[in-house]
Amino acid sequence: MSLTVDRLTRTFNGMTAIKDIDLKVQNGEFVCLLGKGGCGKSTLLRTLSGLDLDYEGTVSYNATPLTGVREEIGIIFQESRLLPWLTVLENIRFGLKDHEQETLNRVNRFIEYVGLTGKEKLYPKALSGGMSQRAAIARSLVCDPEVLLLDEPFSALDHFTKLELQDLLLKIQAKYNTTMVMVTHDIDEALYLADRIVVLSSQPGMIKDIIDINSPRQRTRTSQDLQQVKKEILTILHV
Ligand SMILES: Nc1ncnc2c1ncn2[C@@H]1O[C@H](COP(=O)(O)OP(=O)(O)OP(=O)(O)O)[C@@H](O)[C@H]1O
Repeated sequence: MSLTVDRLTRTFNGMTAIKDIDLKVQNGEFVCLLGKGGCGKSTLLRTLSGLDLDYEGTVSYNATPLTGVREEIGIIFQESRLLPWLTVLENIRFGLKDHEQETLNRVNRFIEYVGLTGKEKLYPKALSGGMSQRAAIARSLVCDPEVLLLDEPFSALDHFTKLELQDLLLKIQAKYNTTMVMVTHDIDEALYLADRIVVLSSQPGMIKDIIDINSPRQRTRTSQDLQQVKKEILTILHV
C-alpha cells in the first residue's frame, strides 16, 4: 500500500485552504496531521479519501491516481454517522454485499473485537459516544481496509474513553497492519499514536515540519522523550 500526495493545492472560492502539499504515507504507518483549527487538516484528509476530487496536484493510491472513494480506504469522522434506524449489528454489516453466514460471523468477530458484545441489538440513540465510535470503527474494519483515515474521531469523547479508543487503534494497527492517517489538534494524542507527525501551518495550510516519533510502543504518555518533542512542536506552532 502506498498513498502519495504531490503538489496538492485546494482552494475554495479563491481562498487557498492547503498549498503545495507533498506527502508519502508508507504501508502500516501511523501518521498524524496536526495543526491549529482551520489550517486545512480535514481538507487534506478528504482529498486522501477520494471524497473531494476538486484540487490541483495529484493524490495516488498504489501509484494510481485516486478517482473516488475505494473500499480499501475507510474513513471515520468525529461523529459516528451510524444510521439511526438500524441496530449496531445492522449498521456494521450495512456496507457488506452478502449476508451469508460466513460474513455474519465476521461481523460478530469485529463486534467482539471492538468491545460491543451484548450491544448488537441496540439502536444508535441508546449508545454512548464511545460505543458509537467503536461501532463506526467496526463498520470500517469489516470491509478489510488497508488504510483508515480518521478525522478527529475522539475529540467529542470524554478523556478516559478517548484514551481507551486510542489503544484500540494501536491494537488494530498491530494486528492488521492497517495504515492510519489521523487528523488531530491534540498534541498528546499525536505523540502517543504517531510514527510521524505532520505539522501544518495556517492560511494557507502548508507542511511546516514532519517529525518522526521513534519511541517504541507501548509508549508512556508522560515520558521525558515525548515531552521534549511536545516542546518542539509547540515552538514550531509558535505557542
Ligand atoms: N467546503 C468548503 N467551502 C469553503 N471553505 C471551506 C470548505 N471546507 C473547508 N473550508 C475552509 O478551508 C480552510 C481549512 O478548513 P479545514 O476544515 O480543512 O481545517 P481544519 O484544520 O480541519 O480545521 P478544524 O481543526 O477546525 O476542524 C478553512 O478556512 C475552512 O473555512
